[in-house]
Amino acid sequence: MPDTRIYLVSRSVRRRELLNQAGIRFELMLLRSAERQDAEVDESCLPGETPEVYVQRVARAKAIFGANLLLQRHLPKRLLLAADTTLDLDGEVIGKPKDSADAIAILRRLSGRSHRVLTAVVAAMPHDIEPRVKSCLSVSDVTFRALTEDEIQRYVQSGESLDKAGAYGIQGRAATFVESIHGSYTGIVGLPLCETVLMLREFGQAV
Ligand SMILES: Cc1cn([C@H]2C[C@H](O)[C@@H](COP(=O)(O)OP(=O)(O)OP(=O)(O)O)O2)c(=O)[nH]c1=O
Repeated sequence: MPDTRIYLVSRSVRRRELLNQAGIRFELMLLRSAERQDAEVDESCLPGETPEVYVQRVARAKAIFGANLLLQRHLPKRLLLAADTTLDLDGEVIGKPKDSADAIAILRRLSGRSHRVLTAVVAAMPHDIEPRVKSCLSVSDVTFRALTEDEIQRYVQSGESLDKAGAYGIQGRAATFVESIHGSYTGIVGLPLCETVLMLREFGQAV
């Protein structure tokens, strides 16, 4: 049976779980410790960059990083996938909180109003003579009910905030904050499965 796995360039547990949920077989591109230092993609927002431009740039940078690694290591020819998720609050990029105080400040701002969650996904076939790259952008509107100061504090203390864009995880306790969503639930969690499957099929992947 041919090996039809793709490479996932990600440390996100959520993205792994979502690929598993969709039955998409993959192998993680793991970094050796020596590579970790230059492995980090610069995730700071450039002056004047809109959330749309930002999230697509970072997802692309992750894919390029993975492609270089794949070629350097002479790994088998396979499709690779990378993604990035960010929040857009009135045009401002809201990424992962720096610390608990930052998480609290972000959640206070999200309380009682709507924001957008953007996830950019990039698929690439780096081995081709003309490397093929495809990308998609999932945009969802999320509305939070008004949160009390006490529940914001308790939520941040639970530890769920720190590794997530916008300081919350809709798949966790923060589900109780969400009044409505319009868009892609899996996109909000970190990998829009509908769009991802269609993109993989464009590469001829049997998913
Ligand atoms: C809004 C939201 C974000 N998130 C997560 C998805 C992403 O993993 C994270 C945003 O950070 P990202 O930089 O997109 O991803 P990452 O650093 O976790 O992983 P990678 O190695 O692929 O770069 O926030 C949720 O899990 N639930 C949510 O409801």
